[in-house]
Amino acid sequence: MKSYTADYVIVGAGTAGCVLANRLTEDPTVKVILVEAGERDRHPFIHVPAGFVRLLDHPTVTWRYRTEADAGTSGRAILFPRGRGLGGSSAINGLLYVRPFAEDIDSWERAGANGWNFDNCLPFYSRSETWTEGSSPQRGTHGPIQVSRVKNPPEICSAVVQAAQKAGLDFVDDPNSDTRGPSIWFYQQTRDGRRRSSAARGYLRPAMARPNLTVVTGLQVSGLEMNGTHVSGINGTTAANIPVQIRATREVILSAGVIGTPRLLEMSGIGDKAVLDNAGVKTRIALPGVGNNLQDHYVVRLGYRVRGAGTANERAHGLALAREMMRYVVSGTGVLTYSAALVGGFAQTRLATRPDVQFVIAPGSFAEGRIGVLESEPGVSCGVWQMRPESRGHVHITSSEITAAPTIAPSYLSSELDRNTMVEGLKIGRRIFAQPEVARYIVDETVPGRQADTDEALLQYVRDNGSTVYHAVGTCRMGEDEMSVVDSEMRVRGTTGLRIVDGSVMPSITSTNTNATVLMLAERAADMIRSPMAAHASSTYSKETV
Ligand SMILES: Cc1cc2nc3c(=O)[nH]c(=O)nc-3n(C[C@H](O)[C@H](O)[C@H](O)COP(=O)(O)OP(=O)(O)OC[C@H]3O[C@@H](n4cnc5c(N)ncnc54)[C@H](O)[C@@H]3O)c2cc1C
Repeated sequence: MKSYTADYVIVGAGTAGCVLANRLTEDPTVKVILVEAGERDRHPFIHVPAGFVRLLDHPTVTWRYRTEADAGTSGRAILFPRGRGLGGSSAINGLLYVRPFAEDIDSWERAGANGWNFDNCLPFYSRSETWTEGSSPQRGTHGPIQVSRVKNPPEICSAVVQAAQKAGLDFVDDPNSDTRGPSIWFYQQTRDGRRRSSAARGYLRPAMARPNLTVVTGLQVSGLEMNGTHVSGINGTTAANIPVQIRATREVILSAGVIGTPRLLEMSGIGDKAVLDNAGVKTRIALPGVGNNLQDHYVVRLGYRVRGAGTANERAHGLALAREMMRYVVSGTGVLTYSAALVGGFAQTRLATRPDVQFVIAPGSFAEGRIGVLESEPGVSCGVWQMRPESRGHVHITSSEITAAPTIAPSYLSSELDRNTMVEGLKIGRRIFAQPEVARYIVDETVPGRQADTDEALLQYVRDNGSTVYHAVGTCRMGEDEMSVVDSEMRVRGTTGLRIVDGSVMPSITSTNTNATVLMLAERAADMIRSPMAAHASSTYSKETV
């Protein structure tokens, strides 16, 4: 067995883990070991922005999770990607940088997460980014993550923006600082020139030069080392099946993500007793909230066949693709710099008093509206997702074996409000695409198709074809009540020496895409962890093999 010791052991080199590894090692007297189950971020499709669609079910850079088959989604088991490797999900995500609504974070404080309101958090959003378009009081200019505008969006995107304005949405130049009413805008991307600006690239790579940071890849953590209720380290196994133990003299920090973190707690006997009994794991600390409160955004797409306007479809095949590749290499522009979508919108259905649907509009379309391989004829798509779904699910282990996949049950569409909001959102999307500014390019609606002209037919389409938009959070909820898993400083209840810093601690899902908020959480956590650190800095690092 190999064994190591450091002040802090961070499990998971995803969005949050990379931020922490960087910020904690700014103090040269503090030794950190960052452990990651996956490998280094060498795959070229990680770095080329448009490459993300080819990685969603990749055998080495994702965990290849699937949800449970659920009657609410027509009995389908839905692909549920999570990144694996340096950068975690930030290395495979759709690059869309969208901050939450202030109200989202304010609601965390009202739900019991002390001090978690938007005003307190705003400086940490800014600290994580460099907004490449200049300064604004709300935006950061010196942070590790580069945030850029989409370069030269195709004409069809401008047509959609005009059509949306005609349909009642206001054009907003910077959706990350302007007021968030019903609006239409161009997405901003976590892109640094021609390359993805992942947490690994922005935060980890510069920190890896520091002698007080050790990054261990290919090591899957299987459990926590505990003395009573104190967590003193982690156990894991390398790809070559070598057991490894790492001791933390100060804290173990779990940043293994919305699935990985509750999974590790449960594997270690921390969780709901009934769940642990079922999996054959002895309960060490009863924490009934572990793995519950799983929330996600669920998306379906309207698809349109287009004539008279260029789209990504025809540029992503054959000779045209070769030209795009050349363009990317020479000028860093073109289809290969596109993110999951180029135009976004916030719409308000008749069921809400503030925006409740986000549109993700791309100058490209997929068969059956499901993200994957682009169709070859010109097309556009408009993804529709409810911003604050009520449906809640869970993730739990079913076995004490680390190789056994957990049960992921998001319970999409289990709330009537969620079902109705999706249907209303599709109708607003159709209204936008019926405006003359964009309708003049449209040959036909390919999915769901004009025959789907009743609420029932639209809901059936939602059930049959929807999927995750990859924003799962909340499975180790922060708060001060019995069902919360961590307190307002992200310390795991009933333990000492253990913290969770990742998307799993969000008390409720943000109205928008989640990566910006995970970056913020980790930046703020770093300050919470560091402030007592200055007083107790020690050099406890040792490396030995036994
Ligand atoms: C396909 C996809 C597209 C997305 N698109 C967007 C987008 O466009 N915009 C946006 O804002 N958000 C997007 N998101 C969401 C966003 O990327 C995530 O919310 C965010 O990255 C989560 O960060 P995290 O630190 O909580 O977890 P992750 O980044 O998932 O990191 C967890 C890390 O822990 C590691 N790990 C897990 N278990 C273990 C273990 N037992 N031992 C060792 N290591 C372990 C994992 O391999 C992983 O590297 C997307 C996500 C995905 C998956």
